[in-house]
Amino acid sequence: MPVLPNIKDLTLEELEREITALGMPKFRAAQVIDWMQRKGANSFADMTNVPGEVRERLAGKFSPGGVTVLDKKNSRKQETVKFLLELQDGQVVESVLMKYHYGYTACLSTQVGCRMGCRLCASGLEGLTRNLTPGELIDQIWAIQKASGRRISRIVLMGSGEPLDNYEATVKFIELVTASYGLNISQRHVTLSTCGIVPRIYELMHLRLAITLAVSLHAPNNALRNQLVPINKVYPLEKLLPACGDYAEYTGRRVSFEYALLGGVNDTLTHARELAGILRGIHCHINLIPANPVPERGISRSTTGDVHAFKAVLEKKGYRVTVRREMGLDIDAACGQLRRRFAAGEKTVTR
Ligand SMILES: C[S@@+](CC[C@H](N)C(=O)[O-])C[C@H]1O[C@@H](n2cnc3c(N)ncnc32)[C@H](O)[C@@H]1O
Ligand code: SF4
Repeated sequence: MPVLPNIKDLTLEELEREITALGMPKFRAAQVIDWMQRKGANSFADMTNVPGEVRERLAGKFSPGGVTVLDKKNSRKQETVKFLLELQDGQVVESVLMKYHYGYTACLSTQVGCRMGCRLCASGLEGLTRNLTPGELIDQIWAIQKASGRRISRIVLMGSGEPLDNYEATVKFIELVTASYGLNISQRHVTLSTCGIVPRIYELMHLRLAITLAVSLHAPNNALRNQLVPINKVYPLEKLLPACGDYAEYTGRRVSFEYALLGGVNDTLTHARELAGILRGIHCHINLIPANPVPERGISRSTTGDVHAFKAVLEKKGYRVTVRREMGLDIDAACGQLRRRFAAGEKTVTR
């Protein structure tokens, strides 16, 4: 049976239109959205202050949404929990809960799979299955909050999928998650990570959102980036970097460059100097990520010494650099790995 549209996909305005079209008073929309977005209800029956007739009519047209936690893996190292979530049509995605000193962050998936085929990433190994809807991103947050008892205050779109390849849903999700009638998360607490789809970066720029744009660079020249991030053949560095500079200038928001350090591939001092050269003049921050090994991709991580030497070169050139904390190698931390093991029928252990 086809799944009805998720009611959590709708903004307040859209829900008001739906509700009046069904012949019901407009004010019911605010009540319904409060249950769905702010309280995370996954059943119309939960809406106790909404008349039965309204609930029945909505149930005929919409699904209340919701995802099922299939598995949950706690990292032994820090408070990082990886969730394997089943969507209403049976597709499976991963989301991660991370604890930082400033609160809890959820790392969400924007697509089932990905069609970008980056060499370091397990998400794209089988290509794209489908886009997620805005409501399915909201559902991921609620599943994590309910399963962990933690309140999420920051969002990073760094799970499986390329957010700018699912542009409309991603932008609508940002509208919903930051809405005062919803989870009311500040735009400043949302980070969108992209492999670099240049026309979409410009489209996003014109929305002038206060979110952080993170760009997955991973290489300081086209020859290497073509191998690691194939979209570079379409939008090479001479297009991508000016777009990042324009984005930072237009929005007044510093761009964050993600650079995964892959042992023996992109982590020499020469690479670091080259990187410092190409980013000159861009208002940015550099985030170094010790790569999570993906055996299927032949990816291994740089040594701690190489990571620190790389960082030191960039800092000496005046860049602000952080090394992203390791996400728990014991929980198949690289994006898409837990899902792949699940799909392959490997037994996962809930700790
Ligand atoms: C999975 S992607 C999702 C967001 C978006 N598609 C992108 O590429 O930025 C999030 C980040 O994880 C990085 N990543 C993927 N596989 C990795 C690995 N094995 N080790 C470290 N980082 C990895 C990506 O390159 C990207 O910077
Ligand atoms: S790194 Fe991002 S864009 Fe590349 S395959 Fe993975 S999810 Fe897709």
